[in-house]
Amino acid sequence: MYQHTDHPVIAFIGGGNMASAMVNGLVTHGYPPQSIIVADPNEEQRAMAVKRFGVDISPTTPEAVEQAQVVVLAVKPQVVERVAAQIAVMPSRGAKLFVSIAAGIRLSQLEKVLGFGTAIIRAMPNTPSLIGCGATAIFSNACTTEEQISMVTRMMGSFGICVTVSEESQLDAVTAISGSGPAYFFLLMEEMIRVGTQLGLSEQDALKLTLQTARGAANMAAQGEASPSQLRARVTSPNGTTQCAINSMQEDGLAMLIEHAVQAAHRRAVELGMSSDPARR
Ligand SMILES: NC(=O)C1=CN([C@@H]2O[C@H](COP(=O)(O)OP(=O)(O)OC[C@H]3O[C@@H](n4cnc5c(N)ncnc54)[C@H](OP(=O)(O)O)[C@@H]3O)[C@@H](O)[C@H]2O)C=CC1
Ligand SMILES: O=C(O)[C@@H]1CCC=N1
Repeated sequence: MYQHTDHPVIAFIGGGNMASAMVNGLVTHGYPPQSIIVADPNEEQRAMAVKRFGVDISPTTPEAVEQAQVVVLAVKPQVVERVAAQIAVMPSRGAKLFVSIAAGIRLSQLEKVLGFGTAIIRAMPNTPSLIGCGATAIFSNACTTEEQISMVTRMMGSFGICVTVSEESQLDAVTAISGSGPAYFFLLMEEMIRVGTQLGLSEQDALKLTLQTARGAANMAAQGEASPSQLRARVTSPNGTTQCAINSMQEDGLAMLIEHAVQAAHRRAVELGMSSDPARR
C-alpha cells in the first residue's frame, strides 16, 4: 500500500505497457486515480487509461506536465530526449521531479536536455508491477532531495519491491536481470507448455500445470528458507527424472545460454545510452 497522506500529482508521459503496469499498481495499492495523469498521442491508449484506471488523461505532454509535481518519462528510449526537450522550454519545469524509466538513457543525457539542476531519478521497474509484484531499482542525481527519493521509493514500493543501487551503471544490470527478466521466465513457460503438449498433455493441462509449478517454485524461493540451489537439490532424487533433465540442460550449456542472454540485454542497455545507437538517430 502507498503509505502516505500526501499524493503529489504524477504525470505519465507515455501510456504504454510499462506505464499501464505502474498506474494499475499504484491505483490498486491506494494511490488516488485523480492524482494521476496519462499523456499519450495514441487515442486508444488514453481511452484505455480512463476506462481501466479512472485516471485523468491528456493528449499533450505540456498540458500534463503543467499540472504535475512528478513527471514519469515512460516513452521509448529513442524518443525520451525529444520529449524532455519539449518539457525543457516550460517555465514551470524547474520545480518538478522527473522520473525516467527509459532503459539505458543516462542521467547526464537527461540533465543536458532538462537543465543541470533539475531533480531526476532513473528507475528501472518491471511489468509484474501490474499485479503488485514489481521489482524496481532507482538511482538519483545530486539535485534530488532525500524526501523526493523516499517518496519515489514509497511509490515504487507500493506495487512491489524497490531498491536503490549505489552506481548508475548498475541500472544496466538491473535492466538485464529484472527489467527484461519476466520475459525469460515467460519464454521458459512457453517452452514447457509446448513440450508438455508434445508429450501428450492437453494444452489446457500443460498450461495449468506449468503455471502452478512456476508459481510454487517462485513462492518457495521467495520464502528464503533455502537457497534456489538447495531447493533444486530437494527435487532432484539421485538417479531420478530431475537429475536426467538437469544433466541434459547442463550438457546443452544452459548456464552459458543464460549468461549470453543476460549479457546481450546488458550490452543493449549500454548501447541505448549511446547517442551513436542507430535507433536514436
Ligand atoms: N515494457 C517493459 O517491461 C519495461 C519498459 N521500460 C521502459 O519503459 C519505456 C516505455 O516502454 P513500454 O511501455 O514497453 O513502451 P510502449 O511502446 O508500450 O509505450 C510507450 C508509449 O509512449 C507513447 N509515445 C510515443 N511518443 C510519445 C510522446 N511524444 N509523448 C507521449 N507518449 C508518447 C507511445 O505511443 P505510440 O505507440 O503511438 O508511439 C506508447 O503508447 C521504455 O523507455 C522502456 O525502456 C522499463 C522497464 C520495463
Ligand atoms: O525490452 C526493453 O528494452 C525494455 C526494458 C526492460 C524491459 N523492457
